[in-house]
Amino acid sequence: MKNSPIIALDFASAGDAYQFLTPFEQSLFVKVGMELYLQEGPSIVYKLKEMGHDVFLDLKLHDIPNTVGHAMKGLARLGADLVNVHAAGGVAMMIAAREGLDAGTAAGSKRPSIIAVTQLTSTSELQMQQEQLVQTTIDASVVHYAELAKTAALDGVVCSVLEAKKIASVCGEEFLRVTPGIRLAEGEAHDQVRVATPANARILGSSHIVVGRAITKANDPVQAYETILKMWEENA
Ligand SMILES: O=C(O)c1cc(=O)[nH]c(=O)n1[C@@H]1O[C@H](COP(=O)(O)O)[C@@H](O)[C@H]1O
Repeated sequence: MKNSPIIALDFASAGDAYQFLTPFEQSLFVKVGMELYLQEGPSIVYKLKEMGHDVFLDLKLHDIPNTVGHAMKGLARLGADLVNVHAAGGVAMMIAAREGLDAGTAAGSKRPSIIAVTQLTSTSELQMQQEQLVQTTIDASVVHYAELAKTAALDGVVCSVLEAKKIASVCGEEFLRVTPGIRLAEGEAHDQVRVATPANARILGSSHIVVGRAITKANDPVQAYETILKMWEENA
């Protein structure tokens, strides 16, 4: 799995995604989320893999263990490099997800890595406390979810940059900290709350960054990607 910034292909159709990718000359790490996948289905994953890109299939599964386990068994056949679930589904659900992936991965192939979403980067501490009735800090909640994901033998979590270092110290350096909510200093936060720059992400312990609109909505997406890649690599 590459370590370059993961570009969120949050587009309404495969045509829009391919048009966006055309000026890029290198092989990328891209993310297919629910917007694109629910329109295009498995073919978008096959095509992006054929084009030579690494694929994070971000469907954030969250259901009873039996359902998620069987869904993951099917998803394993698509060839994505990374998939995810919501940690709030619980340890039994996360174990079922990982076992489903194991069962669906063809002999001799590598099973996709699997990570758990902790608290969404669009969630603030106050919102978490008032809406989820979680009476702790957001850091404590995120680290707790990371420990549950580790207990279920997942490969890591999705978290914000702000919790990445603590998770590395509790769960180990090899435990993935995939961090969305990335903004260039002068950029807008949009609907994100827990945000950071690519440079701070590296300094504060992210293992991977996910970047959508700062690249996809830029006037020159290739240049925006190169700028973010440089900020990410320079601070390694
Ligand atoms: O799982 C994710 O990728 C994810 C988790 C999370 O907590 N926050 C979050 O923003 N994401 C995804 O990361 C991407 C961020 O997009 P931008 O805010 O445009 O950079 C979107 O595709 C989100 O679906």
